[in-house]
Amino acid sequence: MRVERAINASVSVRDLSLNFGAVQVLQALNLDIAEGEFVVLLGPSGCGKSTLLNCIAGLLDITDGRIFIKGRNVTWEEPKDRGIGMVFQSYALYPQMSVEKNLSFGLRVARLPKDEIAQRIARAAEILQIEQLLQRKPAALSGGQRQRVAIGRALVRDVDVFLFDEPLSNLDAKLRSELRVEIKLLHRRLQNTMIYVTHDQIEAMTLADRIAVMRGGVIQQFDAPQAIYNRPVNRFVAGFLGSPAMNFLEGQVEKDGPYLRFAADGLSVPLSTYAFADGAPPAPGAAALGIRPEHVSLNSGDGWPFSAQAVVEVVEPMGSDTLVWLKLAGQKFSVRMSSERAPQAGDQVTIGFDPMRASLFDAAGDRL
Ligand SMILES: Nc1ncnc2c1ncn2[C@@H]1O[C@H](COP(=O)(O)OP(=O)(O)OP(=O)(O)O)[C@@H](O)[C@H]1O
Repeated sequence: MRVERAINASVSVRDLSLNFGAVQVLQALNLDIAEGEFVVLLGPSGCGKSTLLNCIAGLLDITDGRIFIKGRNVTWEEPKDRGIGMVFQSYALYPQMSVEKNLSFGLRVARLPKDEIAQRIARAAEILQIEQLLQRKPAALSGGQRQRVAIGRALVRDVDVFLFDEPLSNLDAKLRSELRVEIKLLHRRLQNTMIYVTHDQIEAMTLADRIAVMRGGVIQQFDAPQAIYNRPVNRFVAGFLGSPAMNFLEGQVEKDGPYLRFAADGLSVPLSTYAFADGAPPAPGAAALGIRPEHVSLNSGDGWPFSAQAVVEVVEPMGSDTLVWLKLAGQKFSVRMSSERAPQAGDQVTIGFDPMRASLFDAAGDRL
């Protein structure tokens, strides 16, 4: 028998397609995840993230393609034989069993020796700080504690790869941020490969070594959080990451002698040709200039490669920061700034930004 191996990857997905009847949910998808990497699958509801995770877990029969875990073709293997542990949003604990029994259930089924089971439970309980809860039933636990037990159940199985499907989305905001930090610490301690599904961009940015941004069953960009934030490949990715969302000014790229500029209704932004060093400068035509609200300065003096006058329409205090809304070239535009220096509605202000920090997208929405 020929053994197919994917090189140097902990999890490899090759040309994966999955249809539900006539609906194509995943289309010839490829993904290579390195050993020990924390990868987040991020995207809007219905984009296929959970479906992809379930395919890797073996919970769905795929339509086409192959899946490798630790170099082994597991495409047609049972979930239990794949070396994965899965944590769901809904905890999926046995309500009639104590925490200890919940943790040991799979190990008892697999007929592991008693002392080995006890050791593994003790270690997981210590890591997750649930030692005092081992004799309780799930009904007597808080949501956060239940999710710890659910993570513990994956932990005791000593798996190669952890799969998380929106594990924190049933918890309140405070608990969510606490457990987020704990999952990060858990990854640092265990150094296992982890694949984590969420639609929460903060979770994605804070947890991931790399984020795969998905839309309509297709991975749009797979890169480090900062790279996705700074150099989004298209308008969808640019708009999905960052809060508040990136500003998009509709206009066109024009020639200005030997230079290029972005023009929109009385506005002219010089475009440095350095920015296009990795490709040819764009041809003149319809385009959108994307600039993040936090990369715009307000009333902070001269010296900006681009500056313009505007009148403040709405001011939204957000605590330490304030969001200022105004119109630029007749289009909605937001600036995020320190609350101490925030203007008031009706004030005339000067905004400035460095076009090198902006992103330029063509009419199809792709990055130029
Ligand atoms: N059993 C099924 N039969 C038919 N269509 C399905 C089935 N399961 C999922 N789908 C469809 O597949 C698409 C992807 O679903 P999936 O659950 O993977 O999305 P998701 O990105 O995880 O979204 P969410 O964040 O809402 O869970 C959706 O359009 C969904 O309606």
